[in-house]
Amino acid sequence: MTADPAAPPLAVSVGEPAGIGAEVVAMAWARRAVAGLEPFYLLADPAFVAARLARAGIAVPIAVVEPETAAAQFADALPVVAVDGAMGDRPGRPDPADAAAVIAAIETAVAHVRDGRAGAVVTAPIQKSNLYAAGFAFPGHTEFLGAVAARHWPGAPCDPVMMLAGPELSTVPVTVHVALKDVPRLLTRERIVAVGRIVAGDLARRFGIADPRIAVAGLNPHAGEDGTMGREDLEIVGPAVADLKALGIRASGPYPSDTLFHRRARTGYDVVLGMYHDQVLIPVKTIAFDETVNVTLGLPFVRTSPDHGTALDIAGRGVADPASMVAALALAGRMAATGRTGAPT
Ligand SMILES: NC(=O)C1=CN([C@@H]2O[C@H](COP(=O)(O)OP(=O)(O)OC[C@H]3O[C@@H](n4cnc5c(N)ncnc54)[C@H](O)[C@@H]3O)[C@@H](O)[C@H]2O)C=CC1
Ligand SMILES: NCC(=O)COP(=O)(O)O
Repeated sequence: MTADPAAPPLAVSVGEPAGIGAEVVAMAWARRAVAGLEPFYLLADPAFVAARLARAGIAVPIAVVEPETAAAQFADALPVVAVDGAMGDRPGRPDPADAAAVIAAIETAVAHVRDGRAGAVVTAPIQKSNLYAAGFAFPGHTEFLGAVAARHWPGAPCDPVMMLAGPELSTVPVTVHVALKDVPRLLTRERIVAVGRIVAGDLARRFGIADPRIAVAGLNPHAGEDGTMGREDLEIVGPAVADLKALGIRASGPYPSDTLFHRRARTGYDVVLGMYHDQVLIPVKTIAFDETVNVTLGLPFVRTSPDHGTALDIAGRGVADPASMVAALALAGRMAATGRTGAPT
């Protein structure tokens, strides 16, 4: 893809300072030419970024900039835009004291898109438990971004839906960061239909898949085996699939999920709608952990993220694989370009 020189850069929030976020962003910058990445800047505490890269032995120069000058610096240095608040360089040891700056980085990225200073948001992983300890009231980025978007784009549809997009498999969990025991209670016909509609609309609008085939996974073993192994597939999932079909959406199912992800089955659909997190995140991460991207559908702006988490166990050593961050930056760049031109690239 040829970068549009007039396009605003991508805004990247640094995520959990105790994790690998700053490292994989810097390593992605080092691959900018070979990966054909659009210009981006990192939202973080610059002192923290400098300390972490030095500690990790990552020889990437940084330039502290404003968003407006990031693209001009991008060829020579990793542009860093300072956020309010300090971040500590404590690899593997999250501290709630960093939470305010971590959240500020995410909020600032969205504000920059709203103001036209950035073209899309890319987020490095957050340590959810650490933010919860500091009072963060959202399960993760996905829901938080929905709330921030509703504030910045009043009246616009803001119903965030998580999709894991990989080279061979893309999946969407209908319920996300909830305990397994709560899934049956939270799974409603209406929510499955709402998610299916957003997926169909955004795959067409943002990914150029005009009439996407949506395979819907059942909740229970063997999709309930005619109601003998749980009634949710008969009473909730099946009727939701019927509703989606009635809306003209190419949905099918519910399918037993144990046979939905093998190579031959994957040729039969564009995306799987699953009923809970692990049902659909395990297969995508198993097939392509290093290339899969977490993309939020249903928002008035583009947001992508690597599929992995904070990897506290390897932070500070410069050994993390930046491939998923590279893929997230590349996808955000393509999606932002689609938004500008109306044509998938
Ligand atoms: N978008 C986000 O903000 C996400 C945040 N998380 C959060 O991350 C934290 C840790 O989650 P975990 O389940 O432990 O998953 P994780 O992905 O952080 O780590 C799982 C294993 O994969 C390895 N790993 C992860 N990314 C790697 C990379 N780029 N290169 C090499 N090895 C890598 C780690 O070292 C670890 O052994 C949790 O707080 C979780 O909520 C998890 C996924 C996404
Ligand atoms: N398991 C996916 C994940 O944790 C990403 O969540 P989010 O922070 O992107 O909402």
